[in-house]
Amino acid sequence: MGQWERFLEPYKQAVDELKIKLKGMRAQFATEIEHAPIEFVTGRVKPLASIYDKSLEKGVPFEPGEELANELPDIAGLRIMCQFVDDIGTVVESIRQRKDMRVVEERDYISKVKPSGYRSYHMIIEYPVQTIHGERAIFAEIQIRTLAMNFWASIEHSLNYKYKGDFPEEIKKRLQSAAEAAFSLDEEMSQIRDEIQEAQRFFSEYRGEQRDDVRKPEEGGGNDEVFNPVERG
Ligand SMILES: Nc1nc2c(ncn2[C@@H]2O[C@H](COP(=O)(O)OP(=O)(O)OP(=O)(O)O)[C@@H](O)[C@H]2O)c(=O)[nH]1
Ligand SMILES: Nc1ncnc2c1ncn2[C@@H]1O[C@H](COP(=O)(O)OP(=O)(O)OP(=O)(O)O)[C@@H](O)[C@H]1O
Repeated sequence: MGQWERFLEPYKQAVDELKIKLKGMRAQFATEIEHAPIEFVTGRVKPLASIYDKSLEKGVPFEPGEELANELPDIAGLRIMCQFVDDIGTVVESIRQRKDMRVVEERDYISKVKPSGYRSYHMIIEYPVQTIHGERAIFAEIQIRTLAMNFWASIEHSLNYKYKGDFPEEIKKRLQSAAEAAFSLDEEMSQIRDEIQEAQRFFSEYRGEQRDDVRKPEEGGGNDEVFNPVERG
């Protein structure tokens, strides 16, 4: 086994384990609450070519070892996609509460959007991997974003590959405005959701009142004529 393969093996293991754990979190949310905050989860080990580019950018020697591991905390990367912006906070809080990983850094690129237009919530965690040589703590990056933020970031990422980060001014502006359009979509969807939830609350309260009124005749009050016209035929 080559030295890079040996160096990257625990990262691969961490990505596999974390994918299972975060998907487990998704399944648990889905059984316990009406609206599950996690839509889907992905993960990857940073490609070697990308590790190389990043090491040049950060001025770190391109050598497998501690210095590289500390300077590039996203060699193991997970991504959690949510339907609504509010879901992100729920997911972040669940990750903070976990006992099998330790959050070492958080970056909120949602309230502090990046100049490119990029939005996401980032967490760097320390995660213990069990190896045949004992326990090894490694860093992993978890990006949490909405589907709309992900749509924008995926397209911008592929265009970035073509332009190598050096976008013509016109394209830069259009990407920034596309990012704002994606965020408006998120805000509109959140508003629609809030209104639907409010309507649902109103109807369940109204039905509750109905039930109270239907019960009332047995208690000597109310008017079931209004609420049970069909039964009374
Ligand atoms: N598509 C896209 N992804 C981004 C952008 N900015 C950050 N990201 C993603 O977020 C990850 C981490 O970005 P940052 O938190 O800025 O970290 P960094 O690139 O190491 O930058 P520094 O720590 O500031 O040197 C990147 O590896 C990308 O996956 C962006 O403008 N567009
Ligand atoms: N935390 C993550 N979880 C899941 N996938 C990711 C994560 N970070 C990046 N990716 C994806 O992995 C692929 C390759 O990653 P790469 O490391 O080259 O991207 P990057 O992290 O966005 O780049 P950069 O090194 O410039 O910061 C891309 O499709 C990217 O979108």
